Amino acid sequence: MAEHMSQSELDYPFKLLEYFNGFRVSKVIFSACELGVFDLLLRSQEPLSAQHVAQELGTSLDGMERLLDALVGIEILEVEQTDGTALYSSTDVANLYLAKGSAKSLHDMIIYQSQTIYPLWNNMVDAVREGKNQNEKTFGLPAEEVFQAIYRSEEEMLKFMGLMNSSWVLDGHDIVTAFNLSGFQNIVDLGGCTGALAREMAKAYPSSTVTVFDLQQVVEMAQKHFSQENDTIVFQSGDFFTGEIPTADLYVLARIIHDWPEEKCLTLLKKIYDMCAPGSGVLLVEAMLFENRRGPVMTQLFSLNMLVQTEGRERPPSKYTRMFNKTGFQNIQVCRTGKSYDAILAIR
Ligand SMILES: C[S@@+](CC[C@H](N)C(=O)[O-])C[C@H]1O[C@@H](n2cnc3c(N)ncnc32)[C@H](O)[C@@H]1O
Repeated sequence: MAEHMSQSELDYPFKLLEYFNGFRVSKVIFSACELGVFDLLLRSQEPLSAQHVAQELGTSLDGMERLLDALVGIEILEVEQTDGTALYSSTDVANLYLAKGSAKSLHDMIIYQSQTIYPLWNNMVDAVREGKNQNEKTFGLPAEEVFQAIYRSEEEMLKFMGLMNSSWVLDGHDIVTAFNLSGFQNIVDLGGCTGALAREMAKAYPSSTVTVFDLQQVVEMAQKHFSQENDTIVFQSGDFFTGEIPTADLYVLARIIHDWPEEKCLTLLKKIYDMCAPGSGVLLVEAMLFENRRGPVMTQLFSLNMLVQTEGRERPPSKYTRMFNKTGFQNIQVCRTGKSYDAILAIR
């Protein structure tokens, strides 16, 4: 066994220790985000001392100094020494992605990961042992009611919607242009949540009508908290399992199939197939595993996330293709974007 290890690995497990520290690195960024460090540094326009930051944010000086130093260590902040005082400022990455107000802010993604995903992952051992989500142990809610757990309060619903919204800041344009969808006039985003991907779709295909379909309470929250000036998308509420779905010539299923076990996915795809005229179809968007399941690592980790929180999993393209074939779709194209999410276009 040891013959496969380099001398430096035999001497010291650098890589393992780096992995062990991964959670600490995440928590450093998450904590700084929750405390408002990045927003304060962006607002201030000039480097600030730890004392100034601690005072503004109401924290201990000692704790803040250690946090700021760790952020410098992982190259999220910069520091300069002036008259013996360390002055901290943000890097461009922190200003662009970690401050709340930036157009590309991942703040909502971080808050959800820190406050909801993290407690769930504390029960990963049980999730792996039992092969099921840990909503009951973590939040006291039944494992089979996935969205009842996710939407267990208005505050949680808003946080989840913020998470969903922020992903498409990064990947939305690549997804909606993965295929030329300009021939589809009536697009319905099933489980479209806040409408973030639908807005990207409407921007890329201005002559198409784009509708977001989601549960009634989600639609209400989306309209209240996420609507934008000059919105061209429309919202419609309903339940895609128990109710009717609107007619469309393109249905978008973004991060829907990965929430559910195969039988439920097949039921939904069959329902969509029955609504499709020849030439109509589905744009399926998911983080897709390699066919041999040996990566991408991020998708392997997402799949564990699906285990601990939902009834679903991440899959390689062939699994989706098989589900499409089983429900009648024949013409199927796969597009790997090279980013977190990939797309499949299936036409009836
Ligand atoms: C993982 S989120 C994906 C949201 C969005 N498509 C995206 O990628 O950002 C799943 C979405 O499906 C919606 N959903 C869950 N069950 C549903 C149902 N039975 N009918 C309609 N929408 C549902 C949820 O409210 C949520 O918005």
